[in-house]
Order: sequence, then structure tokens, then C-alpha cells
Amino acid sequence: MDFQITLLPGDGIGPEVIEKAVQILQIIEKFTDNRFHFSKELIGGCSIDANGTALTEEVLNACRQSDAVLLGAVGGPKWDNPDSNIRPEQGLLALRKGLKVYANLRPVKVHPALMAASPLKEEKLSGVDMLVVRELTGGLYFGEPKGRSIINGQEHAVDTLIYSEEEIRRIVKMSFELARNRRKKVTSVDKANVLESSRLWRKVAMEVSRDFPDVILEHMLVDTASMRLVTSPSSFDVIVTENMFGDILTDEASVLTGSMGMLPSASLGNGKPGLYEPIHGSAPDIAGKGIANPIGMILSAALMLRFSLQMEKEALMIEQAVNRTIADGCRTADMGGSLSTEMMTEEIIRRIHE
Ligand SMILES: NC(=O)C1=CN([C@@H]2O[C@H](COP(=O)(O)OP(=O)(O)OC[C@H]3O[C@@H](n4cnc5c(N)ncnc54)[C@H](O)[C@@H]3O)[C@@H](O)[C@H]2O)C=CC1
Ligand SMILES: CC(C)CC(=O)C(=O)O
Ligand SMILES: [Mg+2]
Repeated sequence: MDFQITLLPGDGIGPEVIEKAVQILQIIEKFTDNRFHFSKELIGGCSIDANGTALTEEVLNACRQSDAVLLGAVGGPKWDNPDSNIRPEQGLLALRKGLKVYANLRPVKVHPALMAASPLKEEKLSGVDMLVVRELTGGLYFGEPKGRSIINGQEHAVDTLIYSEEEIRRIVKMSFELARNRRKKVTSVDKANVLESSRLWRKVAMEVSRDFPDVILEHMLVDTASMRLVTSPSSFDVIVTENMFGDILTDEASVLTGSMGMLPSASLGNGKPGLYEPIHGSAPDIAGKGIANPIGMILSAALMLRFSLQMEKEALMIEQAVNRTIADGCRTADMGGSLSTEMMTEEIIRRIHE
């Protein structure tokens, strides 16, 4: 089959890591009868520079017409003026909304060979295998009203945390469906002791759980969840939570795996295309140095093969090659080693061929 894949490298290390994911996909393609057709478009700061907006309608339409979208990262100090209302991150939010990818799946697994390097003790890390299901197109990042205004001579700012029953229902339902094929436990993370939106979230989660008697539902406040992620990370199976909580908790969870650079994600809606991106940002502190860890991006490409292109065998080929590369001691700087982005990718490619 022929697949159209839109590439959105973005800013900072985005282009550096996406190039490596494409290299891997071109190797994988040779093992199959499928053909990948890549087209590269602008998003984020580079799009602001070229077009005055972080995502053009043309690029969004190109993404909509493709089978899958691979994204690097957006943002950076160049566009960080707090008074500007044209920001790279708006492009990413508009893309997620425009593609209606409401479910962001962030798998968190700790490779045994990386346990010793973790700030947590090995016995805490063994058995860590969780899937964070982050609501991606609602909540605090999208709610209206949003903005700044002068009230009584002082500037005020507002963001709104709003969810409809339906938005909660579909993401919670998806998390239960995913839990069914795992360890059959869903932890719904909220702040129901304070937030009205969380109380609705909890109510809907309880309603959905009635259709899944084989899956355990537990509720956890987000502050407790952030603590449990480091005190008993292996107790989690599927975590489902609202947009911002999921954003923050997964950065925390990434530390368990050794580095921010390790975690992939898949953003799915009801149809195509899916959007695939590492959970990290544009890492301006290391951009241009050729030392970014490409694993989160490469594993995101594997998720694309699995969820959008129905190429499970090939997704596993990539994941197994990454696992073997780590087991053999290959490390980029963020993992405590000295391999460049290029060298790490070469090591992974070598193991795909083995
Ligand atoms: N999905 C996206 O496009 C995201 C964009 N951002 C944007 O990225 C910019 C920088 O944000 P930060 O807070 O610095 O977060 P960040 O995720 O870019 O970096 C945090 C830390 O992790 C390190 N890191 C991240 N990815 C890495 C990789 N692949 N290999 C090695 N080290 C890696 C960085 O060097 C940095 O020390 C901001 O403009 C932010 O808005 C942030 C998060 C997600
Ligand atoms: C623009 C931000 C919401 C990006 C981010 O931090 C993320 O999706 O993890
Ligand atoms: Mg984030």
C-alpha cells in the first residue's frame, strides 16, 4: 500500500530527531511491500517566521489528507515574548484540535538496563509499565474565555477549565478499552476536592466503569498521583486524566525511564490521521549540537506504524531494535553516555538489520 505521511519537524531539536525517524522508516519500508511518501510542512516558530502564523490552513489541510502525521517539537526562546499573542505552541494546539485527536497515549516503560542510572531505587522501578491516556483537545489549554484584560487599572489573565460530559466519556471509555488488554486497572486522576470539572470527570468515570466490570477503577487526586509516580510507580496500569494534568505527569513519569528524550506518544481520534510526536519539547539548550536523544521520536514512528498504518510487525521491529540498543549500553548524553543523535540512530539501524 501507499501511505502519505506528513512531516512537521518544527523547531529546535524537532528537525534533528524527525530526520532520524524518517531514516528508520525508510529502512523499514524495504522489508515490506508498502511505500511511504513523505511531505514536509512548517509548524510552530518556523511557520511564524515564514507565514506570520504557527499553523496555516494549507498545512492543516495537508495533514488532514494524509494517513499519518509525524511531528518533532515546536517553540523556543526566539518566540518567547510573554506579550505576544502569536506563539509556536498555538500551532500545535490548533493541529491537535483540527485533527480532532482527543486521546494522547503516552506509554511509560522502564528498560531494565537503565534502572541503575535512575534517581529511583531499582526495586521501585521493576515492573513499571503504565499507559497515560491524556485528554488532548479540551480542558485548560482550550477553554474559553481565555485572555488578558485590564480591570481596575491592573492586568488580569484568565484560562478556563471546561469539559463536557461527552468529552470526558469518550476519553475514559478509551482508557477502559485499553486497560482491558493490559492489567485491567484504570486510575482516573483529577482534583475533585477543589475543581467542579473534576467532580464531573469523576461522575462520568464512574458511569463508564459500569460497562467494564472486569476493569478496576480507582480515583486519585493529582497531587497524590504525582507523589505515587515516584513512590510506587509500578502500581499504575492505565492513567486517564485531563489535558494539563497529563502533560505535567508524563514529564515526571519520563524521569523513571531515564530521560525526557525517551517517551513517544500517539494522538488518536475517531478517524485518520493519527498524530505522532515525542513528549519532549524543542530543547533549545541542546538544539543544533547533534546530541538530542532520537528514541522518543523513533518510538513515535513505531506507534504510527502500529495505530495508523496497521504495521504491527514492523512497529515491533523498531521497538525491539531500540530495546536491544539500550541493552547493549548505547547512550546519548541525556542517558549518561556520549553517543550523538546520528550514532544512536546508526546503532538502532544496525540492530534492525540483525
Ligand atoms: N510538543 C512540543 O512541541 C512541546 C514544545 N515545548 C516547547 O519547547 C520549548 C522548550 O521547553 P522546555 O521546557 O525546555 O522543555 P523540553 O522538553 O524542550 O526540554 C526539557 C529538558 O529536557 C531535555 N530534553 C528534551 N528532549 C530531549 C531529547 N530528545 N534528548 C535529550 N534531552 C532532551 C532538554 O535538553 C531540557 O533540558 C518551549 O518553547 C516549550 O513551549 C515543550 C514541550 C512540548
Ligand atoms: C504546547 C504544549 C501543550 C506541548 C506540551 O507540553 C505537550 O504536549 O506535552
Ligand atoms: Mg508537555
